[in-house]
Amino acid sequence: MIEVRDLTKRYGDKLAVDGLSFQVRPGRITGFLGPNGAGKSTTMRLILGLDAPTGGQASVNGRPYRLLAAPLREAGSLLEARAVHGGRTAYHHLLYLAQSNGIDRRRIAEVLDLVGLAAVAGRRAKGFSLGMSQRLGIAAALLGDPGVLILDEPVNGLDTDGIRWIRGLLKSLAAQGRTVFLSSHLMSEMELTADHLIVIGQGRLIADIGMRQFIERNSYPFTLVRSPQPDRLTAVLQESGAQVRLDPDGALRISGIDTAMIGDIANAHHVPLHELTARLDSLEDVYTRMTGVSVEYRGGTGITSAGLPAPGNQE
Ligand SMILES: Nc1ncnc2c1ncn2[C@@H]1O[C@H](COP(=O)(O)OP(=O)(O)OP(=O)(O)O)[C@@H](O)[C@H]1O
Repeated sequence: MIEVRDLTKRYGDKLAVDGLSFQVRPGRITGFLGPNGAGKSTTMRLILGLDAPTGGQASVNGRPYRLLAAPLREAGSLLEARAVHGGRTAYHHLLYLAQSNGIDRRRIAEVLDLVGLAAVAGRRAKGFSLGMSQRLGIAAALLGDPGVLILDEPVNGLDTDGIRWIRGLLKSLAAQGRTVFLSSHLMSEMELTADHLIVIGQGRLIADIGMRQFIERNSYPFTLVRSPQPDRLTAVLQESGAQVRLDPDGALRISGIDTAMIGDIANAHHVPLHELTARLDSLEDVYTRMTGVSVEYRGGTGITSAGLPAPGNQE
């Protein structure tokens, strides 16, 4: 469990983190979202004791990180994958970390195997691709078999296989009851990976909410329809008050009337349908609207974690 209470960090006259409070709970993947410069990395660094807060507290398993007796056994982290001593081999990088944290060296082979680097354990890290460096960073994070994982942009620069691999790994770690906290700018990936979201803007909390709830509450629902007679269908639906938009691939996006009614109208007019699907916005659509609002938030529109704006009130 990670807990952040009234956390504040000021750099000169820049308030990077501004009175932030939230908890990251075990057994699920919590995504940490916010535009560039929102304060995500700073928050993660404060949780990991790499920087001192100007105010407030951050704790891991109930204690500030720097007071944990065996930090790598409680919380593993990946902040910058390239922050590895390039002259060391993958094995020696992990050996150094294991020895300085009292971790049995037999664990090194286990984590190298887990991240798929066993075959290159003897190679120097400076020759590693970005994907291999990310895997080594994850091996280091898992070395102490910690209950808490804090990962800043773990899929940054990875190819599709690497992204899918991390997704599967994080899901299995959360299913084992671990606390997984990760940031990413890849919304489609976050939508597939995270169960819960913490969204910040300009150092302040915008939302602390389940993924499904976040999308459902803030979506503009629509129905996707395909028909071999799109013009006729458009005409009869518009007569019933629907708004119809043609997608580039020929599908119709229909809002203003519900999915069952669309089916009934098409049937009544003998217009064949090849697809009829109720849809919600993607996380990216919702997030883009939300963080657009976060700029206004500073001007006092009053959006809080407790009261997310209804879609109709956001524009
Ligand atoms: N060491 C520092 N000294 C001065 N300002 C800093 C420092 N670290 C971060 N900042 C500033 O604090 C703000 C928050 O930065 P931070 O890197 O935490 O944001 P972020 O949400 O992680 O952004 P990104 O998505 O771009 O990584 C930014 O305005 C940044 O310029």
